Amino acid sequence: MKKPIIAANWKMNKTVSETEEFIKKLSAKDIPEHIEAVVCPPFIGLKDAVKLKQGTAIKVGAQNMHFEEHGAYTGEVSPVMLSDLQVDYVILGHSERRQLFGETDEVINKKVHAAFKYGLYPILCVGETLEQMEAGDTEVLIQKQLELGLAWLSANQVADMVIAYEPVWAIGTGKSSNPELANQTIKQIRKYIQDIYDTSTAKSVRIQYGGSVKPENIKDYLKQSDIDGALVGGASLQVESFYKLLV
Ligand SMILES: O=C(CO)COP(=O)(O)O
Repeated sequence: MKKPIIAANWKMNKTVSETEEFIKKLSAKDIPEHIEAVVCPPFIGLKDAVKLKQGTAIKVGAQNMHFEEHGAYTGEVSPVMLSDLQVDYVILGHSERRQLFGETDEVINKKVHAAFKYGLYPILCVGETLEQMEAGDTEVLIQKQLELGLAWLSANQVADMVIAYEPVWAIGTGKSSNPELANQTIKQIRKYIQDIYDTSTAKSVRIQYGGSVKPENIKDYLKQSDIDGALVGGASLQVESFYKLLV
């Protein structure tokens, strides 16, 4: 049985000491067994987060990485480094990386392959902008992001990864997508995976919704037929609020 996955994407928030405080507080709480809880701090907080969550059900993820193992890439962090830290997940292709740092689907695909090579589970983000949605381009755009982002992956790899559907217009705006509409798009994503892989892969892959998810609305998403969790920004920054998303 696949577990819904609720992941905290802290983005560029929290110092090392704030990360420590959060993980200590969260570790003292009971994480429900039917949910997978993932915390994704900035790079500098990863080592302490991994150390402090030992013996708990909490998983730790990075928010990005380079696809190369090492080399002259000033300011970058490699999959080897994350794997050495025993990080579980890595968010790849977040819309902020695509929009603010020029990441292309081709680069993101290289990162997804590098993640698997080093035993990290990718959380691949896809989603349309407001203009693309208004132009009726959502389905075509997401198919393209998936076609390029998943290129050359095996069915087993896709079955093991996480896809996060995050409409860009819903991120950090408080304008969360209508849950039925989000479910419809996630169904299309699953159907696309069924078409390029097979039914069992499409059933296994976990697909999250992301964009202004809060304790007050998370249940409306999780009760949808095809939504397997949430990728949460703002509402994941306080322990109490994040914990409410899990229970
Ligand atoms: O981008 C997001 C998670 O990756 C969503 O952010 P918010 O939950 O703050 O809208």
